[in-house]
Amino acid sequence: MTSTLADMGIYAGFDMVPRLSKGLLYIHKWESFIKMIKEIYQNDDLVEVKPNYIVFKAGEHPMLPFEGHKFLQFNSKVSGSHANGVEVYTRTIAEGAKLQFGSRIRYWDETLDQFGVYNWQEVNDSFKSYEQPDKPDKPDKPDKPESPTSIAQLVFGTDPISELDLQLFDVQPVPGTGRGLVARFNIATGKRILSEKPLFTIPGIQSMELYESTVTTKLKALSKPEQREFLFLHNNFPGKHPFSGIFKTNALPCGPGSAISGVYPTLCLINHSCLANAHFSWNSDTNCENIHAIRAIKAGEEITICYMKGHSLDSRRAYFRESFSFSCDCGLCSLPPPDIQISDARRLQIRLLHDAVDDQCRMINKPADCLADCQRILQLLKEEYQDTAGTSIAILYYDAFLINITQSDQARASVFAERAYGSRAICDGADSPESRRIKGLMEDPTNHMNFGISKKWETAKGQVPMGLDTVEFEKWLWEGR
Ligand SMILES: C[S@@+](CC[C@H](N)C(=O)[O-])C[C@H]1O[C@@H](n2cnc3c(N)ncnc32)[C@H](O)[C@@H]1O
Repeated sequence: MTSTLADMGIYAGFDMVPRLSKGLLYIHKWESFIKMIKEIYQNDDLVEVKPNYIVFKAGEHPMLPFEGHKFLQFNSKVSGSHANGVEVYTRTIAEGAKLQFGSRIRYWDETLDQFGVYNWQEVNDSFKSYEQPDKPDKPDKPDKPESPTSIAQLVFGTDPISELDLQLFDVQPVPGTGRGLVARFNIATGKRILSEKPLFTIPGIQSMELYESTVTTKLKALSKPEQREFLFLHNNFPGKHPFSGIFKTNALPCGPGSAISGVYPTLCLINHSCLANAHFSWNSDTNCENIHAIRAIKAGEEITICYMKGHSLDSRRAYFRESFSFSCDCGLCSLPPPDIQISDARRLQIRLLHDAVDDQCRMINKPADCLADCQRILQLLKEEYQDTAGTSIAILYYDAFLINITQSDQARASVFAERAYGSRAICDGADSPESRRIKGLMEDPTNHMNFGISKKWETAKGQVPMGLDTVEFEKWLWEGR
């Protein structure tokens, strides 16, 4: 059994901060990590696979448990005669863990005055827990309440409802909007609520006559039940062109800015809110439109998406009148006029700051100004949207990644990429092509074409500092030059 940090000596190791939840995603990630470690050390006599953990017979015999949520720290005394190369194990394993878990892995080395974040008692208790595998949960155990303070838990925590594959919503009449989708259960942030293939798609069409005939042709090709599903959808434009009216009322673009749109039997029943609690995104790998919760949704609450992120109340009103024939009275649109003015001004400021950040020349020549703008946008997004900013946050973190990788700062770029990935996975799912692309950059930021344009802020990926508290870490990330 491994010694504890209470023993005398100089130690080095790495921590998992925060520790992993028991969610399926992290179970799979930890399993892949353990598999990789087993492969690396399969012919190493000093590495022994026990029933519940792997032990490295060097230094203090550090261990890796098979259940990732138990893992807090990998540590060993690196001084003394029996260290036996334990430092090399520690560094190699930390690198492998970083590949899977990014900046959650904090390497520390007491010879450099760096220390682990957990106290010896916590670490020692975690070591003891390795011996005993968890008992399976009793079937009658109630669901754990959600903790809104832990996004990671909300996104990746255990989820019995999804394991039973229950439908998360009911279709119900919603006052003032026709039908809508209402949550049957509490739904955690990042949860996939619905995934649907389109009944059919059509490209952007100019004239109404052509539009009507194209929709009619597609409709005729559907099965009878599918035709009924289409005809069951709402039509805000009855009259001469009934089928294209239904299409126009309900169609969603197949990806941001796509000229192709599709209609869906259930997804098209979701109403709009300017402060929506869910996000729609097209997955071009699966050819499905997905709906994810972008904040925790309570049972009984209506599930809403944002049809269009207008900059001002007037522009949103004009768009909804023109495109959908409705007037939005969501929480934002029904604010008193002085608050509307503040919201409009904030949205305008966000747009102007985004334009400034997107200026490539400025990104290269004035990176600190661009990063300060990003930090300001983040603050404005939080004020404007509270916890419903969704993809705007993912885009913002991605911009901050771009600024840093353009200056060859791999350390900060990898942290921003990790944040962009986390936000993107909440909105689009971890399986979306964009989430996977950003995850690749998080693992190796040098793969971005902007890497090396400037060397002004050059750092290595491993230079993310260890052992800082949140305030210090944010200061290092945004301003630490
Ligand atoms: C895609 S459908 C949504 C489902 C629709 N409620 C139904 O009953 O089939 C879009 C239409 O729903 C209504 N709607 C959606 N969001 C609304 C909102 N925030 N306020 C008022 N009506 C809304 C409008 O009639 C809009 O054209």
